[in-house]
Amino acid sequence: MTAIQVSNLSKRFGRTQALRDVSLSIGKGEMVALIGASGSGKSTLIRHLAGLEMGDGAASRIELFGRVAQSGGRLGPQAKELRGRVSVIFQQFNLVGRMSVLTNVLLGHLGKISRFRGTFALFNRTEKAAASAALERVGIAKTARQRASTLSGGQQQRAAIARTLVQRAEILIADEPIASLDPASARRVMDVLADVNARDGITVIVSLHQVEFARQYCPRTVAMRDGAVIWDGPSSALTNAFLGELYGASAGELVLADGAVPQPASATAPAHSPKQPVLEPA
Ligand SMILES: Nc1ncnc2c1ncn2[C@@H]1O[C@H](COP(=O)(O)OP(=O)(O)OP(=O)(O)O)[C@@H](O)[C@H]1O
Repeated sequence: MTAIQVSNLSKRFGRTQALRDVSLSIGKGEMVALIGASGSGKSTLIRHLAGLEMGDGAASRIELFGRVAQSGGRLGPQAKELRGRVSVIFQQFNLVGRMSVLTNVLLGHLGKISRFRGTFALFNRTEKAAASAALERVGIAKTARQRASTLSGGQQQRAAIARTLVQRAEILIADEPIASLDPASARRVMDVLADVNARDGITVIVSLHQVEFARQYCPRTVAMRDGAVIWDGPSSALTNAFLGELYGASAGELVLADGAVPQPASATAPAHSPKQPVLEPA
């Protein structure tokens, strides 16, 4: 079943053509990397998928689970309900810093409980148990009572993923979730994304600057340049030479900063098996 169908999506901001006729189909349960140099349109595409922006022109269209989320610059009739099935995680500012980690995760229940209970944060025992279990899943149960502002960057991302689990979102879109993390923390976040994809069947789209992570974790990569999709295929094909062909001088932005040279996936034992994720403790 198709989870996301993007057709002829274009978007202009002033003189910048941020998206150019993007068409893309993502199946339910896929884990897809979105790569591209700075300014290539990744965040703009993600914001459209999240229902935060409207595409330009009559042809721009996005369907989620076969239903129209937006078409021709207008929201579809079921757009609000569809939005509840999607969770978006940004590079930062995902949590309310002054609230506890547990309360932040409990916020995933909003939209499924009454406005009164939501306003006064009146969560029942079952809902609290679900939030605690989600924190356990992402390996940060010990932080439940801490203020969210005290978490490390990687822990914050994992708490946001726990909230996605509580929300029971079916699509998780993560916009550069590991951009400001050290390699070990980045791997933990990617492990958790791979785990919710493999065990919960959540469709995951993750935008990344470092192609090495795309190769290790995502079977499929969509590559963008100047607002257009310039390549869509198996991540194992993304050798440095091929990136050089796709991006020319800006290919350097997409490989590991420490100069490590990614090898084709077929040439090395996989560093990670998405089917058997290993979650390290916090
Ligand atoms: N709200 C906006 N107003 C004006 N220009 C915008 C707006 N949002 C995005 N743009 C422009 O659209 C282009 C695509 O930006 P976008 O943020 O989607 O790129 P990106 O690939 O996510 O980049 P990065 O990797 O740096 O986050 C850029 O030229 C950006 O300056």
